[in-house]
Amino acid sequence: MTLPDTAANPAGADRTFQVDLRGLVDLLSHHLYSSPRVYLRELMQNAVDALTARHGLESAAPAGALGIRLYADGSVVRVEDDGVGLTEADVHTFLATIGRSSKRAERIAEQRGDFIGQFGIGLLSCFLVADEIHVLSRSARTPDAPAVEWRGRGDGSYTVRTLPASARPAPGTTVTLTPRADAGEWTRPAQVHALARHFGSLLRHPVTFDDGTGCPGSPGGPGAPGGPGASVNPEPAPWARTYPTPGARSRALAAYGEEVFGFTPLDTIELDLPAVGLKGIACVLPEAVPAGRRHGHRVHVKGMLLSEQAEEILPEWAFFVRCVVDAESLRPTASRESLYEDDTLAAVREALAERLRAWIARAAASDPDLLARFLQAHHLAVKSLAVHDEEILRMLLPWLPFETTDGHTTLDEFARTHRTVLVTSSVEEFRQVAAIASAAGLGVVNGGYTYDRELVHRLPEIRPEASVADLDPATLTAHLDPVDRETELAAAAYLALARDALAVFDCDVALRTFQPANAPALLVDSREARHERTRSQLAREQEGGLWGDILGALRQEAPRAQLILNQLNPLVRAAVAIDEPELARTSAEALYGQAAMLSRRPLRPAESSLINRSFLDLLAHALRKDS
Ligand SMILES: Nc1ncnc2c1ncn2[C@@H]1O[C@H](COP(=O)(O)OP(=O)(O)OP(=O)(O)O)[C@@H](O)[C@H]1O
Repeated sequence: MTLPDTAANPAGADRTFQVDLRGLVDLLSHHLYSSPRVYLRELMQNAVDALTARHGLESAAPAGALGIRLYADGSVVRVEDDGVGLTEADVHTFLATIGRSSKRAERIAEQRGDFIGQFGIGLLSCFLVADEIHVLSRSARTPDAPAVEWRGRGDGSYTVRTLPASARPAPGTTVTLTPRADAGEWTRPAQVHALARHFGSLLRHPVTFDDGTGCPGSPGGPGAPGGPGASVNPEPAPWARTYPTPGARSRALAAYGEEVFGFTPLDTIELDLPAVGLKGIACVLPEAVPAGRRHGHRVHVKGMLLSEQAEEILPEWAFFVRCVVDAESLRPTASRESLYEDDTLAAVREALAERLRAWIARAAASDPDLLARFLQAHHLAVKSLAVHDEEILRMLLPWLPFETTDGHTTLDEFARTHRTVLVTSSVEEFRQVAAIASAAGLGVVNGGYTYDRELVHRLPEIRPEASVADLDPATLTAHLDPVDRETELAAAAYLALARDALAVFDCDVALRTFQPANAPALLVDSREARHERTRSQLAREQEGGLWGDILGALRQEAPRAQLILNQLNPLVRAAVAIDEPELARTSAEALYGQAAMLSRRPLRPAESSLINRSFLDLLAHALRKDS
């Protein structure tokens, strides 16, 4: 934008930015604040900061003597405090200058940590619900200064005038909003009361609410606004109260967790980090939460609720708890809805994580019932934790459940019955081999789920007598009994035919005896082998081209799949004796198809059509035989 040269603005002279307040308010409402309701939080927060500043000034003032009074009667919303107040000069410097904050000023820089605000924009949130902000203030720092009145309007204009001291006899500030017609949802008395309780229930200064009806109402839910002077925060935070017994304390904390989060915690962990003035509770969820549907934590700063969805205060693995904490020295971002990522926050996160670890350690050492209930709900979270945390691994690995050939069991128990613990690298491989491996006396753990294989391999770190090995198809095949020479020779022709029929799938065919006898065939095939074969096939198809060269260069000796026919199975015995080549071929294809389906891996199109074809051929054969 170019301003015309005038006498007041000669060419080359420094000029001052103009601010389009409407544009700024629009920006705040759409991009910074989650809802217009935050106007009340900002007003209450300014009142709290003003009270903090006044206590700094008059340290002798009794804690409960100065407070905050809210009023909403449907036509105005008023927030009045007994805080430090403002002089006329303060009003010009701080209220009327966007982005300027007394809480950042040089002389009190060392105190900045005492205040919630710091950015100098919070008051603008009032324009989300009103066109005009009216402030009447009297300074406690300069007691003989007159009262000052400021009217700021959404179009960017404002007026200031001084009034006789009698207009506001005591120090403090009153902010009055006349809500716009479209803001009724956020400014009706019941809503203001509900919002005040929502944001301010843990504030340490007395806060009252008056709906102007003159009758003392119950300070209950949104439908029942309080009468004159109903307390918004009648009791201190539950962790700051005293209780007759430790049991009464833990019941009260659990009840608070339930009230705040809506679930009965499996256990409630008290949090206390004196270095940052943090207190609160972590509620252990009674059920697992899918990682993608995680809920954040409730974070209060100096009592004021900043965020209900803060995720930053705990590491990702801690998704089995939800916390409500109140901290003195965490820094909110400008939106107040999340926390500033600084060293303090990192230290808080680490210290809280430590607290959760200690809780797990205590449960493992002295409360097996609690541990069992905890692991039943959260073993996945614990597994993710144990992978990176030596201590948790040592404490909990023996207790964690795994899917094994003996069913769902703990590793400790499994290792006691199997000298060598075999582990598969995919769920699919486990499904393929489980029945046969257990019949062959092998102990196999399904290592296909996230973290499981890695964790099983770490078992010898805590149980040195246990040995762990990967189970590959070759290991399993080696455990199946070969057939005698005579049987092998008798089946040679059939096996050759079957190998030929299945060559398109890069599949070898062997004859063995294994239990259970009712399993006709086993298809052993690892995922890596399948990928390797797909790559080789692509390289063959692209022969000569750029991709063919690249894929060819990557090609390794592909491990072949193996169809192992079970000599103990009557169907297989009958099949190897078929002397009709076409039927023998079809039977080999059908056995392959059935074994592929049993492996529960997705079938390739060629395999589906093979199953289809062999089924129809067998049907046709059966019908021909009958007719
Ligand atoms: N109730 C009050 N009592 C005394 N001073 C106040 C009050 N409300 C606002 N002020 C003054 O107005 C300034 C601007 O307030 P505003 O809410 O816009 O920003 P802030 O609180 O400083 O920072 P933030 O944007 O982080 O909230 C404050 O720094 C303070 O000096």
